[in-house]
Amino acid sequence: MKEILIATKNKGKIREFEELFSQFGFRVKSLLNLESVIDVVEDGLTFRENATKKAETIAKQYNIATLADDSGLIVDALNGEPGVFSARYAGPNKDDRANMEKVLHELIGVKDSERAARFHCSLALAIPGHSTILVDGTCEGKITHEPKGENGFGYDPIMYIPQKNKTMAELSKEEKNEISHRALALKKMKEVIQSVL
Ligand SMILES: O=c1nc[nH]c2c1ncn2[C@H]1C[C@H](O)[C@@H](COP(=O)(O)OP(=O)(O)OP(=O)(O)O)O1
Ligand SMILES: [Mg+2]
Repeated sequence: MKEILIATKNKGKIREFEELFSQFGFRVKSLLNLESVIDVVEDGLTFRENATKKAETIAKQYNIATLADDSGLIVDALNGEPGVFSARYAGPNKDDRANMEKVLHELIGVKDSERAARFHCSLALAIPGHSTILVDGTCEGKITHEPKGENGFGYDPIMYIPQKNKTMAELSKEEKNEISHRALALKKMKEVIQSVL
């Protein structure tokens, strides 16, 4: 079976990529399977910059084609926050629960019609000796007033998806993989991956 390296340590992302890639015959390897991984500082101003930096740093270290995902939640009423800071919104230890609580807290008093938000995913595919390929995907929703649902990861329990009348965390993994920002971005990358790897 073909294999692809994904430059992530996020178990939620890894689970989703395993599922998505199995549909086109790839096994997924992540940074959790490798030793002495360089710690990439995510100091870019955009998802694309961070995804590129993660993919190119790891592709160079191991001399192998590498995919990276930089993603996050964009809340209109918070002027786009947490955005590229989504993972560390409530502090350096990347606590999903604390991050959600902070978003909910910042939105106290904001009415339903002004709670629009979207998940964004930028994917970068770095191939040694080639220029990096970038794609994006987004998924629209609204921030709830409390967490709901047990599936997924990150901000899923507070992201209501109107087209499904459920939060992202109430969707099965198959349902999430039909509509998610990550799945939509990967769809755009699929042909390149299949022709290059
Ligand atoms: O489908 C999603 N459902 C809910 N939340 C999500 C999703 N996708 C990203 N998110 C949130 C989680 C984290 O707070 C941030 C990603 O931050 P991001 O830097 O890209 O990932 P990370 O640091 O967890 O792992 P890594 O950099 O090793 O890939 O956005
Ligand atoms: Mg990160």
